[in-house]
Amino acid sequence: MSDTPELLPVEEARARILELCTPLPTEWVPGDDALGRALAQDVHARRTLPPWDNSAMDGYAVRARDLAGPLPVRLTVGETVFAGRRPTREVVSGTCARIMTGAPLPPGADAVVMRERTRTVEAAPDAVEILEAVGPGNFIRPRGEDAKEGDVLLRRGTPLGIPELGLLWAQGQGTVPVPRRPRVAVLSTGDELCRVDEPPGDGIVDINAPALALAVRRAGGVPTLLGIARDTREAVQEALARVDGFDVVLTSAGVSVGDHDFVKDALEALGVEQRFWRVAIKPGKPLVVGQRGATLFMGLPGNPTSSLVTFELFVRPALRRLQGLEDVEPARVTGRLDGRLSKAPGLAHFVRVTATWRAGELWAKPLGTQTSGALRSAAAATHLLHFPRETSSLTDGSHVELLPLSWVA
Ligand SMILES: Nc1nc2c(c(=O)[nH]1)N[C@H]1C(S)=C(S)[C@@H](COP(=O)(O)OP(=O)(O)OC[C@H]3O[C@@H](n4cnc5c(N)ncnc54)[C@H](O)[C@@H]3O)O[C@H]1N2
Ligand code: MOO
Ligand SMILES: [Mg+2]
Repeated sequence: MSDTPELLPVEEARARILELCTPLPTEWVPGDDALGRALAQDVHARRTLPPWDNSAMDGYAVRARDLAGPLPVRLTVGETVFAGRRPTREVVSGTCARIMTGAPLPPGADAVVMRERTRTVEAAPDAVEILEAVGPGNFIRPRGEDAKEGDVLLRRGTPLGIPELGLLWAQGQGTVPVPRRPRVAVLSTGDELCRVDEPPGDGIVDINAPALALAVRRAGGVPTLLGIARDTREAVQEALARVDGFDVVLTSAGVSVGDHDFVKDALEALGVEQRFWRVAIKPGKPLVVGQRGATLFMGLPGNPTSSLVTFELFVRPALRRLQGLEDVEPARVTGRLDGRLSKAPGLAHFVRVTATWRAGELWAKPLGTQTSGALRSAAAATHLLHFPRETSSLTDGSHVELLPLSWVA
């Protein structure tokens, strides 16, 4: 039995957050700004592609029946057809056309023989000897094999990778309908914090806001830094009152049970409905999530690694869902533990590891200091190892679930 039964399991916390996220309104953007985003509507083919039967090889366009007799077969070469030109003559029995890759197939021809399977004839410069028999359709790319006008080419929700954009460009479609990018406000809280361009004295440099802003951008959102709010109820409330027009508001720190942890109070005072507080994970336990109108508020814990890990586990999936992507769960791969781990039951741990391939398996080695304030192990990590909530030890070589990190270079 867990000693912390009131804490939400990580999967349930993520599911509750995703329930609050629906795709944002559609905008039309140039293809290169659509990379990694999801299509907001089905796209139908406007063109049949390829537009005509064409050659897949440099060679000779032939009538397959002409090659039925003993080899080699000598054929008279009519014309040469290049990509970008149209054939002008029919290929009749006993003749062929030289043809280049991508050139339209001349009428009468029903197959292509690649050049390497032919031989020129010195005594007969207008002829070619075909060295192999081929069937109809050989090395022909038929009209419409990639798209037929009216086909659903790509469905709504499809993530736009590079070939997907190629498909759209091939259709002559230069702009693409996608949900607009989420606008994300990022606020740091804490009396001890200063900006990186200020002399720190014995203060702490605000890492979270600039780091979260980069993570937001990498996840497809548009970050706006709201600066640093001091640790008073009024200051936090005042900073959070300026968030009209944002889809998501991220704060860091001030969400635990300390005397100066005011984020939850400030959210309540501003009419934000709290959806949950505290998840059964380490790092990242004190995460608080709320909603007001269409704006999602996520109060991340102050420790820099906790804020980055909660970003990976909860914020990134939310930002991706707002962008219309359907498959937003963090990626997972199976690996083997290189070493041993133990902990008390009650919290799932997300352990910073470096994972490397050895003998066909991904071996995960836990990094040094794993406290939530330590960033060096976050910097060296390639994956988070999921050490399940109720498990208290993992032996050397155990099969483990690994989450590839989006923050690695
Ligand atoms: N009695 C308890 N104490 C704590 C608990 C608990 O359950 N009971 N939870 C611990 C956990 S877990 C975490 S995580 C932290 C979360 O604390 P807060 O979110 O309230 O954050 P702060 O207390 O304000 O700061 C924590 C730590 O992080 C540093 N920090 C904050 N903001 C930044 C920033 N922008 N850049 C760099 N570093 C930052 C801050 O200086 C503190 O060192 O609470 C535990 N306590
Ligand atoms: O959850 Mo806290 O992030 O463990 O230190
Ligand atoms: Mg605190």
